[in-house]
Amino acid sequence: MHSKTQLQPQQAAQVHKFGGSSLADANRFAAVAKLVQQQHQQAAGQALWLVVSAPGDTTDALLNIIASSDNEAQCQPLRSALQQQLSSLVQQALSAEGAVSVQVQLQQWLAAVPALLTQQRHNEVLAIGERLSALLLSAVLKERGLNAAALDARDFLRLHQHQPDLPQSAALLAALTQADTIHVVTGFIARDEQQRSITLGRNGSDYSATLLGALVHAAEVTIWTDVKAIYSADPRKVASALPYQQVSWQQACQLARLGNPVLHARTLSALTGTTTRLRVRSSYQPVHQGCQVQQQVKAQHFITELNDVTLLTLAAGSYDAERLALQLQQPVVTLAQHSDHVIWLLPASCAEQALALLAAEHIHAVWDTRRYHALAWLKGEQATDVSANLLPQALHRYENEQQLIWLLPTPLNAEQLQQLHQALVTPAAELKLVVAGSGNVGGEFLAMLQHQQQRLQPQVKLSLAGVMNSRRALLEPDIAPIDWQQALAEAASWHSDSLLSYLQSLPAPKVLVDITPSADFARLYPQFIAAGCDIISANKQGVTLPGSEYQQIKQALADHQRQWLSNTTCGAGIPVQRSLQELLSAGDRIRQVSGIFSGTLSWLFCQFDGSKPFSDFVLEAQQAGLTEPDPRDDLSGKDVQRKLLVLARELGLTLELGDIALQPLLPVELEQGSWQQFWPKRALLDNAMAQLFAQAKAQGKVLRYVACLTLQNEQAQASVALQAVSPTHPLAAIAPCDNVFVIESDWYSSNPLVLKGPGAGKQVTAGGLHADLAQLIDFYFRRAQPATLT
Ligand SMILES: NC(=O)C1=CN([C@@H]2O[C@H](COP(=O)(O)OP(=O)(O)OC[C@H]3O[C@@H](n4cnc5c(N)ncnc54)[C@H](O)[C@@H]3O)[C@@H](O)[C@H]2O)C=CC1
Ligand SMILES: N[C@@H](CC=O)C(=O)O
Repeated sequence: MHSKTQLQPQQAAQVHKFGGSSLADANRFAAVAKLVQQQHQQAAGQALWLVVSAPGDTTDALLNIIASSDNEAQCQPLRSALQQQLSSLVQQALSAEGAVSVQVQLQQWLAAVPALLTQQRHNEVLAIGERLSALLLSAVLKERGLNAAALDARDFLRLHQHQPDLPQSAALLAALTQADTIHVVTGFIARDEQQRSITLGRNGSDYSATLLGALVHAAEVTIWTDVKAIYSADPRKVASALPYQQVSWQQACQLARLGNPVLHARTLSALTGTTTRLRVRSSYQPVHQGCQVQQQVKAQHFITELNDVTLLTLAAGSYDAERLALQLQQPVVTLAQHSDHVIWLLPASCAEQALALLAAEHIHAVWDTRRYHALAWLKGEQATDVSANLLPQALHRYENEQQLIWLLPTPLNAEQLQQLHQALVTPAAELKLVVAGSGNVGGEFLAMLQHQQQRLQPQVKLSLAGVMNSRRALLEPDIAPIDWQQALAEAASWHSDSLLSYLQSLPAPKVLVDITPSADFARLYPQFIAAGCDIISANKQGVTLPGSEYQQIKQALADHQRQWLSNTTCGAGIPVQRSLQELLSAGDRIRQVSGIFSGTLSWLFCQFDGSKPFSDFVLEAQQAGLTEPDPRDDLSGKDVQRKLLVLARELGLTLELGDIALQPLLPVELEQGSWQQFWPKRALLDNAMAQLFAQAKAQGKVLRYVACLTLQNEQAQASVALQAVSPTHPLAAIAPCDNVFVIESDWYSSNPLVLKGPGAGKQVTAGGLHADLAQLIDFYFRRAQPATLT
């Protein structure tokens, strides 16, 4: 079986496998065809091979037909139901013209079923599902202008004594391969040495795909499925399961040996020793790059379960566990290896078959007939020592360097599983924080951090792993929050490259908290995100960058599955963005958001009484920590303009700053130059403000700087401007520094939703940043690490 294969190596070939759930209905066929089209465009010059499973639950339906074949009264309705189902799939997936030949072929296959059942040729009946998928997908692709051809794997895939005969298969395949064609190959089916149709068992299509990958020397095999990654635990049971983007080949094999359904041992075995890469991706969320299984990747933590297992003990060296697993097509796991005996774990349902197979080889095995539930922890890097207290109900525990397996009397419930995951997969429950900007708000954020660390200690270790300002960066993994000032003053200057390589080196999860006012710094977000950081911003520059740059950040977040929280960029600690998000996600439609968005201007217009120059009040607002680093950002109205853009983007609008009409408070000639250059010219501002104040007062009104975003017929209108309002106006009665957000929506129409409170100041802003942090912590570490699972 090891002579040279005859197919010419196609180093650039790509194999894509689509399972039954990816081909469940006509819409899914269309989605897969679109994906293939994209792959075809991207993979210019590369041969594309597709491997398909039967559509949706067709194999189950065929199995039911086979099971009822002795009873025609039962079998016939099942056949006609399937006929109807598949026929309507073809009709919906193709044009009327294109469907004709596929329908004819389908009817022929189905018409042959009764005879095949009588002749006990069950595998040929089962093959109908995959044959239909291959034929139908190739027809759908042809309708999209692609050159595609269906290929029955039984015409080339040969198994000899249950093992693939690669040389013969390659020779047969070479003769069938057509140039410039997308081959759509049936998964799951092959032929044996007697030319009989055989099936490759559950998940056999994955195996077909990797065998094909080996035959065509593919650069990559992609298994398209319904999960976007390989998770640290079953995400249906453990909500906080981590989606891994890379898993080592060794751990993928280990998971497969333990019966984890994500990849089967045979699927992996076909590519062992080849250079072909393996990737798992979601056909439902193709935007995610999925998870790559590759050699040089660090070990991750996994929890996997194997229900209803039993133990066999036999003489050491008498038989090979992997061989038995292959014969049984079930996991057989070596739990303990002693000098004279070994203990194996296997599903209870196949213990008798295993004993029979061993007996046939004159091997005596002792069967512990008790049934257990096995729970395995595959150890990642920095695995913690686990005490026996963690799972006191365990009856046995087997541990080696790579894994720890407990045998339990009953399965853990969802909550216990979640707790175990919390304890083992994210054992340190540590979140690393790098804080950029240590001024007014940054300093307060750091001052609050120590208390937060203590408060959260039982749940999560919050480690300060960096503090920086515009000049220096203190980049150490565990900085005491009380010591940062002196250490930062003595730290080295920084450069974006050194910062990025430091961020890359930090273990995840990690968050970069941007409390700078810098647009240049915000432009580095895509790189921070690629380095694995989540982002929390008080800095409004990132959220208000020109649309194309803003989209780059969003794309990086999607690519790297990271989060960006920026609730303090509008309204400081007032949860205005969160409120809008909640309304939107609940299905409300926002019609208007308006109000007072500047704490500084709110404070100034409440305090300014004409008794002294306006600029004196500006200085007071600055000293109170309300203003932007350069208060002219507040006075010009630009800060409010930015905040309105923040909310517009929160609502999904693609506005730019320039789309928001702005009436500045500051005479434009004062906007240029530095604050120091402005200061001697402040009388210009003072005079303008004194005049506006006097005019408003004469009318019995007060000044308010008002932002307004209106959405009508999908059109947005946005403006920020000074208004003189009467004392009875809803925006008149405010405390100095208050922000007011008036939200009008379908649900809040006659009586709007109003959020009101201090909208600036170091304490509320730093508090708002800690609220964002709490949200992130909640996302990562939902529960406290238990000493014992309850
Ligand atoms: N003051 C407030 O009430 C609120 C402020 N904010 C925002 O918080 C941010 C910080 O405001 P403040 O603390 O008042 O400013 P600040 O001027 O007191 O402090 C800014 C800090 O950022 C550092 N910095 C500047 N450029 C940097 C760069 N490129 N890289 C690294 N560090 C850099 C400075 O050295 C300084 O440590 C601003 O973006 C502001 O808009 C947001 C909401 C409310
Ligand atoms: N300078 C800003 C601070 C908050 O964003 C304001 O006054 O509102």
